[in-house]
Amino acid sequence: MASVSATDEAAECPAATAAVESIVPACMFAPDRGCADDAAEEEGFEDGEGANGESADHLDLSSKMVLVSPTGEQYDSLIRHLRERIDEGSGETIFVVGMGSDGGDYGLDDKDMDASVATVRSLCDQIEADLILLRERADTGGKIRDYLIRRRVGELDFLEVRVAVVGNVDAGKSTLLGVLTHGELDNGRGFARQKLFRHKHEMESGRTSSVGNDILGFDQEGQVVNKPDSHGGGLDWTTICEKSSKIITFIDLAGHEKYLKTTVFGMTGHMPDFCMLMVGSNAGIVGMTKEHLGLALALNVPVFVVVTKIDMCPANVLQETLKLLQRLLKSPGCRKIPVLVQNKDDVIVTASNFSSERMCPIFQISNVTGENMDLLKMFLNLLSSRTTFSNDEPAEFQIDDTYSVPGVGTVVSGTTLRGMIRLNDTLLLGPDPLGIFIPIAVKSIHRKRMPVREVRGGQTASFALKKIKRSSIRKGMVMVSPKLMPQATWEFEAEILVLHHPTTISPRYQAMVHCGSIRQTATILTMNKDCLRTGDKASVHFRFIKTPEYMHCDKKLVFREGRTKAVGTVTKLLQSVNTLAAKAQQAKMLANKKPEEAGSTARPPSPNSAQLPTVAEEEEALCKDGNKENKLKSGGGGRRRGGQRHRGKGLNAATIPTPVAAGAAGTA
Ligand SMILES: Nc1nc2c(ncn2[C@@H]2O[C@H](COP(=O)(O)OP(=O)(O)OP(=O)(O)O)[C@@H](O)[C@H]2O)c(=O)[nH]1
Repeated sequence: MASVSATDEAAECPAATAAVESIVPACMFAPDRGCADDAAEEEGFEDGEGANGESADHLDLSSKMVLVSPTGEQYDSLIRHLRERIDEGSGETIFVVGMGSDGGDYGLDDKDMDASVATVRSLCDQIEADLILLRERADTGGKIRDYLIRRRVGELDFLEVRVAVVGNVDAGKSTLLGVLTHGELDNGRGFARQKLFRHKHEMESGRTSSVGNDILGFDQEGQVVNKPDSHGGGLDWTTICEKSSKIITFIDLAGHEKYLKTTVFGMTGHMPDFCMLMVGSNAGIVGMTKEHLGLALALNVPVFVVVTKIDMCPANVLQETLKLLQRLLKSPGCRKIPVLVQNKDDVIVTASNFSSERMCPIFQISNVTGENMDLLKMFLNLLSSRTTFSNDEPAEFQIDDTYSVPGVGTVVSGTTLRGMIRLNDTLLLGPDPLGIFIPIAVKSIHRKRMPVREVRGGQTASFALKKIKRSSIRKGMVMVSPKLMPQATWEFEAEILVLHHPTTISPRYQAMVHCGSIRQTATILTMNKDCLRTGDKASVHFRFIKTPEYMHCDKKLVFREGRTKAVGTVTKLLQSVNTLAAKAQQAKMLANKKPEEAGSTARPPSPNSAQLPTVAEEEEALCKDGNKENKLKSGGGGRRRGGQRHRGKGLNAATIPTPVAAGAAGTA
């Protein structure tokens, strides 16, 4: 069935299309990925660049002819700008040839286009980047071309983008990931998803229950690297990583309500750059769709929507789903600009403006016929990580999983939040229940199951650790450079906004706090209001009930119990575990280490350092982890007390932030 080209809703809101078109300015560089929220600011010019495209250093780069034969100064300035754009775009940017911002007509004749492209190629060589043609179009003055410029990475390196996959049960999440990562279409009866399930009960029920990771690699030409399995086995991640210049890691989150805790953990702890919200076209906006969308909005993660099963959906039902979807996205609680993606042009425009967080591309696909899959792949290839990291900062790594791998020992996986971590570095691991951090050496490092010598900010990795039992490590712990002199915190203050609660929240209420990979019940000690209802904002004083945690101000948090949900930002750390005893013990442990171990300087890797878990071992560890999670749950004394007290009957299914809510969440 053909995808729908326009809906009544789109016609109702021409502003959506107009905004999209006006977002592409007459500027050589594609719009800034960090566009501000306000429509007035959506011109997309770079910092320091005027609306006419004139650069801050007053060299005129605004003419479309500047690339034909730039002066030496112009050339240097172009390199500088290109470098800046690539840094801002986490290693890549979209570059438009044939469009000026000086008011002249667009397009170049063949000769000028060739000369301009030669200049861009030489600029790319200077900064060691690849030039990939995305599209060519014609305008009054001739041709216009859009290029993707991507920094070259070393053989063992690749750009990394994390995409959380959410949506209701049966929306086709696992199936789409199976189709994308294994390169084979589905049969409509669960064929493609079989390759992704991690637990036996998932195979039997057809439902995802844990946080799963799948990778999709793109090479320098923007082609998918993953190839169909010849014998139906797992993917060879190492080969994919070696051949890829960009890897999309999908964080596959469960759709069923009973796994919402895991889904929230995936959204906070796995640090997604983007969120892919899946909607089954025949089922429409049901169940957890709004809940998941609300969560992504609350955490400021840009969302794109994939409507599946268009092969089996009657045209009128598909129309209705798209209409409701667009209405929901445009509602005051979301304030998004929905854009139906129907061709490559739409992909380029939406991908270049996506991080502005207002635009919400909608894809309509079939996992069975493969319709529009090429557009979705092209879009994924154009996504860039939203955060840039500096390698000079002291290292910080947050743990989101632990494994015990035979022959290797304890392995922790998680995300490097900043700095660099190298093989054999000694970091401080903690906090333990007493708030103490212990020195620990990194025995080996894996990135996407591939042995590496170092990892940088923004990269996920797993470390094999020396002399430590898995049981003494829990999710939410960190490994940080000793330079940070970490302290654990029992109590903190946060500005929160209640997205949904059936009655009222008052002091002594307990619920689960998700903050990064921290997931622990906390009690409200005090707040600056008597009680809180849906839509209320307050400054709240929390205390963890089991162990102190390593926290930061300004971190986003989700506070939830059942369908009660609040979001907020940590504003103050109150009761740090900074007792003399804890400090003395840490100092003693550091002193006992050899001097070179106490720092975080690199040492040559040992030949045996790369012994990391095999795929099978990791999968086994993941299964075990699922069991462990259940144990933790039952052991979490008092976790549900507050919630039970407040649990109301007949709660409405999902909730979306109220107008007040969304605004506050966006600016919190
Ligand atoms: N006809 C058709 N069937 C599809 C399509 N996508 C998925 N399906 C089928 O829909 C069913 C559900 O797909 P899943 O991928 O398991 O759904 P899910 O969203 O991952 O579900 P949970 O893991 O429970 O959250 C499977 O039988 C798929 O074969 C599609 O595009 N067309």
